[in-house]
Amino acid sequence: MDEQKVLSIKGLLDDTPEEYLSHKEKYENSIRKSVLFYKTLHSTEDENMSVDEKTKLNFRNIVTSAIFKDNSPFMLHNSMFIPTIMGQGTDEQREYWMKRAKNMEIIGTYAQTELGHGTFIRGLETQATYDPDTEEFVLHSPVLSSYKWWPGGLAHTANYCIVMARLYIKGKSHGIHPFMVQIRDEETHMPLPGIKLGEIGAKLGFNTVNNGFLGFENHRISRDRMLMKNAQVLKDGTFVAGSNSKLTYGTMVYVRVLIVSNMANMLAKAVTIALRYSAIRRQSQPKPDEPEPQILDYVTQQHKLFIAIASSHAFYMNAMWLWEIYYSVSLQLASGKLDNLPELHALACCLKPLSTIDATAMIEKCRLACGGHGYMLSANLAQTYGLATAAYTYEGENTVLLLQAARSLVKAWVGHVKGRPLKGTMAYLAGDSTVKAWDGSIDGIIQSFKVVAIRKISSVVKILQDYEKSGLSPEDAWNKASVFLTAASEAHGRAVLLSVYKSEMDKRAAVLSPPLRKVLLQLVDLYVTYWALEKVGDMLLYASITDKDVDELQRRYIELLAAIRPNAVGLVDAFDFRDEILNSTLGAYDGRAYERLMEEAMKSPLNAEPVNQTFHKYLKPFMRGKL
Ligand SMILES: CCCCCCCCCC/C=C\CCCCCCC/C=C/C(=O)SCCNC(=O)CCNC(=O)[C@H](O)C(C)(C)COP(=O)(O)OP(=O)(O)OC[C@H]1O[C@@H](n2cnc3c(N)ncnc32)[C@H](O)[C@@H]1OP(=O)(O)O
Ligand SMILES: Cc1cc2nc3c(=O)[nH]c(=O)nc-3n(C[C@H](O)[C@H](O)[C@H](O)COP(=O)(O)OP(=O)(O)OC[C@H]3O[C@@H](n4cnc5c(N)ncnc54)[C@H](O)[C@@H]3O)c2cc1C
Repeated sequence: MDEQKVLSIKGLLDDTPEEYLSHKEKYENSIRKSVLFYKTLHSTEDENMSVDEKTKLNFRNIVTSAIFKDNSPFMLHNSMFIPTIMGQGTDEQREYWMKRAKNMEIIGTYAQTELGHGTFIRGLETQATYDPDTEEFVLHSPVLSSYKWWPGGLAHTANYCIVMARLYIKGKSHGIHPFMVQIRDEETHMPLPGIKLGEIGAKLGFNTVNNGFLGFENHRISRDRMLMKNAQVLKDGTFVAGSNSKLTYGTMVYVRVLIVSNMANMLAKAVTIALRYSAIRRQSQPKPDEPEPQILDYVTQQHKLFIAIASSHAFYMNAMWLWEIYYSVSLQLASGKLDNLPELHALACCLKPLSTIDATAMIEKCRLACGGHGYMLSANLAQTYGLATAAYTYEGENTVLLLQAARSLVKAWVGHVKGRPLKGTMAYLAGDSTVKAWDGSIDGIIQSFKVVAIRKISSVVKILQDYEKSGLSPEDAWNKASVFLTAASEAHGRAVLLSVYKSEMDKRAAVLSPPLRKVLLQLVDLYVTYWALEKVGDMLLYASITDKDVDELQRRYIELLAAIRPNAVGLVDAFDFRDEILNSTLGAYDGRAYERLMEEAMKSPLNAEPVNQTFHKYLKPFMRGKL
């Protein structure tokens, strides 16, 4: 999909900055732009697409959807509604619903979270009770806490949604299943009878995504509206369970994989803005007889920003690698082979949290690196932060996902100790966890991160076992050790991020020109060295690094910053964001930040007149003591 084509759409770009629109106007403006965008996008995810084409389409969608400072009310249609039909629908259901959804004849969302439950899916309270007499499901929200709450586009945009509800047949619960539910009349857009809809209110970000609430009052849908690929309800009410109840969680795994690439993109956007601004901004005079230097020449500024470039590359490489795994596991699931699903789940439960934690922190650092102008909404750093930080929470809150990964790591380690073979991304846990002497090479440092993970996993397993020996239940032991369980998952995630970034770059290095290879491998070196210094405590404890080695690492890090400096602007230009996508007074390609700041300032409604009417109404009488 050609960005130029999208950006040439008349009226797509805002003449009135979103910042000066009301909450309601922001939404209405975003709908206007979304419709224009889709008219041009016409993007369809064809199941016959190769992994590469599908990945590129999603990545392009992510990039181009960035023209919405706060994202689009159509976001869930693309990122969850369609993938759920694809992953949870029977062939007939896919045939019917995919056509309507891809052609935008209907707009959907994914309604799982409720006022009372987000993390604990098995605690969801929305009921879907099967009535064999009418061959219908009766959807009902028994209490306020069972109202669906959060789904994007749910409030006023979507007319259909996937509802994740607890299935009851003859009074027996059969767990959570997906249901296709029409929520608004296709002609009038009025909520259907028995359906309550509304918006949840203003948020830190995502204020144009139209997150809403949904309550059911005994609303009936036909039996064929349960998506029945993984489990079925026959006409007489017989329940046919799926091969694995977690297959209904499949869309969440897909989105967690997508989020890793989205973080690569978000971080690339923020560091492009901050680094370009740092190249034009001059400040202070360390050398009395010389002009004020570019702030990009301060090593502290390089320390803040260059890791963000390297991290965006690392997330992108890991995202592409994870996507290949997701795609091959999806094909295996389609043929009933489930044994690689747990590893995919564990990987997603590590990489989604780590990429969102790092991206959120580094985007904030990009804002802080731009001084006062970084604090302007026209810089588009705060909004980028708002979008990124949401991903810490949505699609599985990070702490909860790291604990999920810990479940798999503990199982793998206990199995290993009993002689069971380890496989895939956990195979390294069987490696030697004693480091004789520090090896400061890139591969040596990555190996040290693996040793740290092995040691943290084995020691937290020991803590769990000691707690259970002392009489604690497995659940209480787990909770008591949970801080160090998440630390073990983080260590595993770091080891994966580092080794995949390095190995994926090594694969590509052979086809790169020598100058490009040199620069990109400098970023790999910077990334590995940065994290070794960030985690120096772990290195001292588990990887026999000495203070002399640390000193060497610090000097190497400083040299790497200096080596990257000449190519820094070129590296962010290579992300190739158009000004309209960056949507930032500080990040424009021409570097005219001051002129753009002034242009944007003059768009403030307050600048329409020299004296605001409150002077005569309030200030003057107040200052004259007459109020
Ligand atoms: C016009 C412009 C438009 C432009 C177009 C845009 C295009 C797209 C742009 C995209 C941009 C960005 C990309 C992303 C954007 C997406 C936005 C999304 C918005 C947010 C949506 C949501 O948040 S949806 C709701 C998400 N909610 C969650 O994730 C809930 C988290 N909770 C859980 O997953 C489960 O409750 C939990 C796993 C925590 C526990 O489950 P439970 O059933 O209790 O299971 P356990 O008892 O813990 O474990 C039992 C065993 O099951 C295994 N298991 C658990 N989960 C899974 C799984 N998913 N897959 C496989 N296996 C699983 C677990 O490992 C246990 O196994 P064991 O062997 O017994 O250990
Ligand atoms: C911007 C945004 C968009 C969203 N869009 C959608 C959407 O389109 N569709 C949808 O269905 N949902 C959506 N959500 C909801 C999102 O999925 C939930 O917010 C998320 O799953 C977390 O659940 P919760 O909010 O109930 O928090 P909780 O689960 O209540 O978590 C609150 C705190 O408790 C902790 N906690 C919870 N359980 C455990 C545990 N077992 N162990 C340790 N700590 C625990 C968490 O770590 C967290 O710190 C969205 C959320 C946001 C912020």
